[in-house]
Amino acid sequence: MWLFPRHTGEGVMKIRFTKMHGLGNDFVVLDAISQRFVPNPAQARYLADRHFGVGCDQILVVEKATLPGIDFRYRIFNADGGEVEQCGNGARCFVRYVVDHGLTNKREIKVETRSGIIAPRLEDNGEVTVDMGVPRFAPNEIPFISDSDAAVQPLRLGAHDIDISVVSMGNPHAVQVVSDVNTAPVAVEGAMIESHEYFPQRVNAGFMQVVDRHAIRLRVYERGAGETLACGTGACAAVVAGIRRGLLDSPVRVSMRGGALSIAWNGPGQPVLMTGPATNVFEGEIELPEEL
Ligand SMILES: N[C@H](CCC[C@H](N)C(=O)O)C(=O)O
Repeated sequence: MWLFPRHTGEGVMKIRFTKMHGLGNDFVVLDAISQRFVPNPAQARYLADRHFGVGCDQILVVEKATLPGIDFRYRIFNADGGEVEQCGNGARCFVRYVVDHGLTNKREIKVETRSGIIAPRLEDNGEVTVDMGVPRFAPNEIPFISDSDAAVQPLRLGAHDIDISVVSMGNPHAVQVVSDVNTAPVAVEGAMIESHEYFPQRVNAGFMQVVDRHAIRLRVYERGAGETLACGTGACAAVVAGIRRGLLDSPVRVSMRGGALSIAWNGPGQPVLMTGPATNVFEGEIELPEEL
């Protein structure tokens, strides 16, 4: 049944949505298969606004796949309206959404994203495991203005240098090691790193505290959203960075302010596996101004 956005005549569209979160990283999920609506940047910002809209870190759009043998396409928009390549917490919510809404009878699906195919699987215990693909380090694949793909590189930040590990999980991450995530300058340095000139597409900034060789604490200042309570691709990038630095051994428990993920990576050329929860919050309908 085709449900188009209902134009009520008073200059608004009624849009159905589902609110979900992955460890407090929260999403507005839109089913663009049954409701022909994909937000433009201004509409995305409106939906994400925590005062005038629904409020979320990212908007996830469910679409039919365009490639053979693939089940769905998954588009991700940050709260600032920008469309991005990947979202780990969103991938877990994605598979829960399509299963709960009867869009598939599978428990493991293949999903087309801007950065390639991922394979989320809904486990019997309700958690979700996602093959997040192979991490990439070449500067042109991040993109990062550098002539090195070394595990650690200096980055000039104001008057001092910090040491970062640059990793792409389809989306760009710059991860640094700190002694205590609770006192790390996430708000100030996160914003400076996010918009650093050496990251032409901007970047997600991770702050990782090593607890032991199988456990870290992590905070992430996300590109286009600011600090979130959890970041799935950020957890993947931090574990990959820590293993490349010789500080961690797979698997690693990543504790973030919204909760913990289990991340496994067996080394270069291998995919990163992420396991964690996906939570429904509520279903709703919003009146979206048509003129946005
Ligand atoms: N802010 C990210 C997208 C969302 C990633 C995050 N929410 C996750 O769970 O991976 C970016 O601009 O690349």
